Amino acid sequence: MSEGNDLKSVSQVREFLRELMLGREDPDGFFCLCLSLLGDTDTRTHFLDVIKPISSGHEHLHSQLTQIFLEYFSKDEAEELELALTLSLNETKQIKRDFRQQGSDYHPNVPPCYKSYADMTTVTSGVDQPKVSVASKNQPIAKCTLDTEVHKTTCAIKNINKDNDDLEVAKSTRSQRRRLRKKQLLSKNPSGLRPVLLWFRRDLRIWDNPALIGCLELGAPVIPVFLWNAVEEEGPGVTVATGGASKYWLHQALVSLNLSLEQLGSHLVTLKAEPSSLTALQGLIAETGAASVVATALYEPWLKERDDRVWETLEKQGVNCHIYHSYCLRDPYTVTTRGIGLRGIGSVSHFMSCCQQNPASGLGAPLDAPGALPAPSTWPQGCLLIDLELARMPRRKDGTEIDWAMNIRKSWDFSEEGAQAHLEAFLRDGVYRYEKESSRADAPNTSSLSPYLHFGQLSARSLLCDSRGARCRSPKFQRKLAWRDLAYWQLCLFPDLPWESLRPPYKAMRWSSDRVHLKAWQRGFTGYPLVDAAMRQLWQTGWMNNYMRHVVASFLIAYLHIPWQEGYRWFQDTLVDADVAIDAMMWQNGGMCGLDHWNFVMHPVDAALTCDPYGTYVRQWCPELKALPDDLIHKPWKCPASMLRRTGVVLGGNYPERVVIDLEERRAQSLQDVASVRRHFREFVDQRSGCDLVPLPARLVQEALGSMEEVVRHEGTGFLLPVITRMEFKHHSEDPDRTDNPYSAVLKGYVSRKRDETIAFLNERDFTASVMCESAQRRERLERDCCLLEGLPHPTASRGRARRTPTRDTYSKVPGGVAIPHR
Ligand SMILES: Cc1cc2nc3c(=O)[nH]c(=O)nc-3n(C[C@H](O)[C@H](O)[C@H](O)COP(=O)(O)OP(=O)(O)OC[C@H]3O[C@@H](n4cnc5c(N)ncnc54)[C@H](O)[C@@H]3O)c2cc1C
Repeated sequence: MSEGNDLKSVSQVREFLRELMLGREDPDGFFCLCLSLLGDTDTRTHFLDVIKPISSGHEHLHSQLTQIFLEYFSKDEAEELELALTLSLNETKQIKRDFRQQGSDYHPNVPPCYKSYADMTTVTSGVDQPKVSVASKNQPIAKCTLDTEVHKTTCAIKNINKDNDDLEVAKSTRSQRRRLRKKQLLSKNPSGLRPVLLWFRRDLRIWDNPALIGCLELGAPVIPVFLWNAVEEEGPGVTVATGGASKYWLHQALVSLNLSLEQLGSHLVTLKAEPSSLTALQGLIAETGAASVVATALYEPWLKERDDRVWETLEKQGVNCHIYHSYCLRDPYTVTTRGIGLRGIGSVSHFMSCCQQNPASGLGAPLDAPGALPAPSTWPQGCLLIDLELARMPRRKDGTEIDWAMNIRKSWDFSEEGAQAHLEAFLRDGVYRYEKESSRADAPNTSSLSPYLHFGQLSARSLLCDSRGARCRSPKFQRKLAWRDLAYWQLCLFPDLPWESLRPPYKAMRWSSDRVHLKAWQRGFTGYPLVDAAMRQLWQTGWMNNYMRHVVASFLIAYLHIPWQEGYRWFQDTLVDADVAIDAMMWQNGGMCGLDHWNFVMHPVDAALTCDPYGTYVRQWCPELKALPDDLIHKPWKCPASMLRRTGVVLGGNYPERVVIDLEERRAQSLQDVASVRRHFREFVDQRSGCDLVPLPARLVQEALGSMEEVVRHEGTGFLLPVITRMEFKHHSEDPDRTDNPYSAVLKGYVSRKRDETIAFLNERDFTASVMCESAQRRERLERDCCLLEGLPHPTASRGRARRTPTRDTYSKVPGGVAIPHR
């Protein structure tokens, strides 16, 4: 150290001494700072001189510091380790100082560059954002004994002023810091504190894991555990929460998490949680003497209920519980419709408006992975991961194993690094095509990140952050993360979402129970190549893109008339990204029972014009058809017999005949059935607008009490809300005899893409208009009330005001629907 620097450092130490005397610094921290600023040798030489001025007047503090000094320098071993501790502590202190110097309100949870979910909605909607409060999303929501001053250090570390040459820590690279910390932390239980149980459930990653960092900040040895109880996962209804493919992924993800933990000097303890997770945790606490349990929150209502019970019981028993939010961008239990109303509920635009209107805490910046995890002196007994039977394969009669996951294994890298690689590849390449070409099945134009997001191997926050950093703007992609949050919000509002149709009349529809049709659909043997290709891709790899999910869902519902629950359960069993919230929301919508009717039906042949115009996708998954020409590959039944012979295709032989032939008739039948139940259950149809009515859950009723005009109160059925309803249904109910329904929802590939976009635009416009109309009404009400208070005459109703649509127009009240002139 040069002399100039030397003096500067000593004067900095003096400055910190003042902080210490003012109680803004603690003795350990102060000593660590000295070590960092002066170095080992100079601290040894100068420290006692530096603290001399406080020897009279602050005797206790002085003796504490002397004690720390003597203890430190009497150690003849592991000096490097101590230095490591010094550096990591110093990072925290340094951050505090930087914030003070910037004159900002120091809040360790919120680095200056924090981004909010609201920012994301700005990107997508272009609407000005309200200011976002600074409390971090990563703050524990349960009781927390942590000193918040040091909370989320790692996050803030990212923002250390790198130009500060005085501090070694600022010079050290991320890997150096990790190495140093590792050395320090690997010493067995340096703090002598009781261990902390890090309960992994779904955020199976070490990067950007606030629970993991929260554990480190407790300063105690960490015991990472994974508990498995299939009954608790499943919840009260038929959710198929972890089907075969998803369980297989879970097994692999745990293998990979364990490897990552081993690199941190730790490992994952796995355990069958029998009879319950609570008893398993209690057993672990008794076995290890753990004082705290740390986890990230889950949002499925039945898991949240279980967790609440667990936290309550453990806290009563004196165990500290720390829960962090990290799985969604928004904690779904905090999103309300206040200030927005209920009109348009179920659409992502409405959801995003609710988020904007009720801004939550900032998202914070993604956290680094730690360099190491302090290990306990003794590890609890667990069981082998294999004993959880997540990846158990069935056996044939002869005892050999049926390895149905072979292709899934070949298709995916199940690790956190795999997630990162997918993300990087997408941001490098696919994101450029995402905006316009995400529906293509024959090219990897979407991110394929869904299984990683589902198991939390990638955090939604870091995905959002990284996608913002991409060279190409991707609002459509970022909006998908809002869809994901919307699904969790809906599941919280409607816990029955995975098994109970939200629109009661549709339950009574004439649904088919044809098992042969269902099986043909499941296995990819319907005789419609596009549907079959998608279902085979699903079977073999556990995944298909969003457009193809729409195609196969439309086919099952509109053409095979099979209820949506069958599709949902099959997806839950076969998708590697099976996600109760998203899957249920999408199948409810596709099955005509959700909050947001799809205003389209995918035609199993014409849809190929958009997603597989050259038949490449069908050739990959239905190789028996590969020699057919492009223009006939999606309709082999149209091929002349000679062509079939030449290309080796035998319909009803190596490729199935179509399970249903007259698609138009099937669709017409479906439409009739809908009209019939809507007629029969008139109490669930709003007679003014023609929209379906959905019974409201208590939470929404409470929120809506201020603006009840949106809600219909019905004798016996409670509160009902008019919701987005497919145009063709409303038209058909009004004019059942007309055969050429102008709102026919069937999409015809490219031909109807324009129309699709127009409908989406009109939906959006109508929604905005209705929101504007609402606020005008609110203003009028306010004016009326003011006049009343001041004893003035009522202002006349603004009858002459130009309205966007005539009041008599039955469609004008459609929440999010398309407004058309009354015929
Ligand atoms: C009938 C049906 C069932 C579905 N079931 C599931 C499911 O079980 N699990 C699942 O993750 N997705 C489901 N989806 C949504 C969507 O199809 C997948 O998320 C998407 O295909 C995954 O591919 P990707 O990661 O390349 O998506 P991208 O388009 O790259 O999107 C990025 C991420 O955004 C989220 N996302 C995308 N689309 C949606 C959406 N519509 N709703 C909510 N989140 C979305 C996903 O987490 C996805 O990984 C379903 C869609 C339909 C039509």
